[in-house]
Parts: sequence; structure tokens; C-alpha cells
Amino acid sequence: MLETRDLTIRFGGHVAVDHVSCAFAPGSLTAIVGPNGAGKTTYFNLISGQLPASEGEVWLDGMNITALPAPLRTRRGLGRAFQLTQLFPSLSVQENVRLAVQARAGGGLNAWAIWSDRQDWLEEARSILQTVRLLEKRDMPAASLPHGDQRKLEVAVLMALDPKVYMFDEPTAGMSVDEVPVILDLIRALKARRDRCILLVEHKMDVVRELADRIIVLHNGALVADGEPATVIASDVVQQAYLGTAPVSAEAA
Ligand SMILES: Nc1ncnc2c1ncn2[C@@H]1O[C@H](COP(=O)(O)OP(=O)(O)OP(=O)(O)O)[C@@H](O)[C@H]1O
Repeated sequence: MLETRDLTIRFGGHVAVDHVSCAFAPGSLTAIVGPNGAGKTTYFNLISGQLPASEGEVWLDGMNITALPAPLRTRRGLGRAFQLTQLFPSLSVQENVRLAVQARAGGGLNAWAIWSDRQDWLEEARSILQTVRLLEKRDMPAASLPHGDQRKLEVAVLMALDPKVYMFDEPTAGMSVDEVPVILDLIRALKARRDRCILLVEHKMDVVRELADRIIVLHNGALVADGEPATVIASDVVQQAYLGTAPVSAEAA
């Protein structure tokens, strides 16, 4: 479904993502792990089109999308949790989700379209808000939400768009302890559908261990391990380069 081929980006002389070739199948959740600065977010930015590749390609459903700008990649089914600045901060929480439902259903993004006869879109938006426990805040302007709720709204909008590929970059970062299970349950439910490709950048290894079907490890921009979670976590390269539980080589030190 999604594939990167020799995907690379250089910032000046620094290679932040270094010839990463990897294919992601539908129905699987792949966790992308690695130390700070390993290139995980930059890899996401290259896949979603927020950054242009210096070299290499991104393929989605058999199509080379490397030259497509981010919004066109979104339209083709590549979904990344949007930041509030990419939503409509002054519109209500519910309007943001309803507009995403409308966009997916082919109604475009015209907030002023007559939609009173599309009660189904509104109901779907409310159902998603219920899932992420934001229903009672549906009339608040999106920008006025506390940080944890903003992150939940980002996920709600992504669910409303229901892309083929879901990309989560530390989805629970900055959330309070009681908010974290809501997001994890939602990712679990998505995974259980077995028809979506899910990529997850996550530092918390307990979360990775529980959710991932597969782990890939980036280190200095390069893919250094790829496989089934238990094997990857136990591998020397992860123990040394990431978890630090084995003697660190002189080079890494
Ligand atoms: N726009 C940019 N310009 C210059 N350097 C950048 C840019 N974006 C990222 N980098 C560099 O690329 C490297 C990879 O950064 P990236 O944020 O992708 O790492 P990460 O694995 O996501 O780290 P973290 O776990 O801390 O979020 C870092 O050295 C970072 O400083």
C-alpha cells in the first residue's frame, strides 16, 4: 500500500533520513522507533509531503506520489494527525469534525454549504466526538481547547477523514494520564479493523510492545532494524543504539 524507496533528505551536509526503503501493508501497525534526532519525524514529513525529498520516492497504492504536495497526498488517502493550525481554530470542535466528514463524503470544505439535510454527517461527527470523549466540548472554539483536548481533536479529524494510511506522531504526548487510554483504545480499534495501514512514532516502549505488529528502527537517519517486535527489541542494534541496556560501542559513545 505505502512504500518508500531510498527516501533521503539532507539539510546542508546533514543526512536526516538516509536511503530508507520500506513497505507498509494494509492491516498492520508499524511502530517507528529510534533515539532523539534519529529522523522519525522527518521521515513522516517526507511521506506526508511536508518536506521535499532530496532523493528517493514515496509510493501509495502503486502510484509514485513523490512530486505531489501534501494536500493531494491527503486526498489520495495518506492521513496524518493535523495540527490545530491546519484545522479551523475559530470554528467549533464539532464543525471541524463535521467538515472533515463532509470532505471525505465528497462535499468539499465549504463551511457555508447547506447541510441541514445532511443530518448523517452531523451524527457521524458527534459519534466520533463521543469516541474521543469530546462531545461535551463540541460547541467550544477549537483554539480554546486545552492541549490534551486539541490532540484528541486532531485524531478526531483524522478519523473523520478515514484515510487508508494513518500516521500518528507521538499521539499521546502532552496528554494527562486519564486521556492516554482514550487514544490508545482508538488506535487499537483502528488496528482491529485490519483494513488500514497504521504508522506510529512512539517513544513509550510499553505502548509499542503492545500495539505494534512490526517495529522499524531509525538511527542517524538510516533504517537499522526491521521485524517482529520481540525480535527487534531484543536485537543488539536496538539494545545498544536505543535502549542503552547493552554496552554502548566506542563509536556511539
Ligand atoms: N527543517 C530542518 N532543518 C534542519 N535540520 C532538521 C530539520 N528538521 C529536522 N532536522 C534535523 O534532522 C534530524 C532528525 O530530526 P527528527 O526530528 O526527524 O528526529 P526524531 O527522530 O523525530 O527525534 P525526536 O524523537 O526527538 O522527535 C535532527 O538532527 C534534526 O535536527
